[in-house]
Amino acid sequence: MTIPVMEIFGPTIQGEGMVIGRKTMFVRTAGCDYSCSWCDSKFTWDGSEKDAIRKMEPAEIVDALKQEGGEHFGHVTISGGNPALLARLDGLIDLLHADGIKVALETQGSRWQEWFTKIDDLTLSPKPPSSGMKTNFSVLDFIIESLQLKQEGSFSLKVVIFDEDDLVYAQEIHQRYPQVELFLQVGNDDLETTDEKEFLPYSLRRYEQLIDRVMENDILKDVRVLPQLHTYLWGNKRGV
Ligand SMILES: C[S@@+](CC[C@H](N)C(=O)[O-])C[C@H]1O[C@@H](n2cnc3c(N)ncnc32)[C@H](O)[C@@H]1O
Ligand SMILES: Nc1nc2[nH]cc(C(=O)O)c2c(=O)[nH]1
Ligand code: SF4
Ligand SMILES: [Mg+2]
Repeated sequence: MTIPVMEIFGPTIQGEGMVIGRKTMFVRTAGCDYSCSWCDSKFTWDGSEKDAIRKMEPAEIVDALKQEGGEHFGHVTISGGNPALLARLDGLIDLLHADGIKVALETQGSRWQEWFTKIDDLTLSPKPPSSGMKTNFSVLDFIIESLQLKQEGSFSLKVVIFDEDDLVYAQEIHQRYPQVELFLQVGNDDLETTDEKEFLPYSLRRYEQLIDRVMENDILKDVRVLPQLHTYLWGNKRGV
């Protein structure tokens, strides 16, 4: 069973969410059922790089990870695109686990897969109104109920915030799933710039603005507010 792979890179730090700062490798799969207006990984689904997609067996992916990262990693993050479109991703997860490697996964929570229960660090990132996408709450409810039944591994919610409507959406999420750790992440609205000197102060200002809005919020009490740490170091660069 092959997996459509767009890129494999690392080791680097996980720049976002529940395991921010952790040394990890990345496997980015191709294809998404969403088309978020501000997606920073559009090349995984907009057809612009379809020739770069490699259909790989799980063992080939593990080989490629070792080629890139040598023996000096113990954690792999699977992102995309939406890796939850792949019914048979458990082959790769099992192979990595057999090697003592922990597995994280990023998905928007639009599809359930049985193998979600095997993921060590699962991030569900439902999309706020600014994305132009609509959350199917019956699917997200089912995913979260199913994950709450399992004993091993952990999962969290991460909502990207661009504007006030997004904050209202984050409130709804927090009130609907009060038991689940919620991370609020600054939206990056400048995906084109390569001017890292301008980008860092600009990103810091946006992070501070989000912090200000959350600090005065009566509903968003038990949350964490994070930037995309990798963009502070490497801007919009790919494969880092
Ligand atoms: C590229 S997505 C791939 C995984 C999955 N499709 C998802 O959206 O969760 C990985 C993470 O990047 C976030 N992201 C995408 N574009 C972003 C942007 N412009 N600013 C901040 N975060 C962004 C997504 O919300 C998601 O949490
Ligand atoms: N360093 C780093 N951290 C990340 N966290 C989530 C990423 C993603 O694109 O899914 C990402 C990424 O592309 N790079
Ligand atoms: S769900 Fe994720 S990969 Fe898909 S378009 Fe949105 S941000 Fe991009
Ligand atoms: Mg990214």
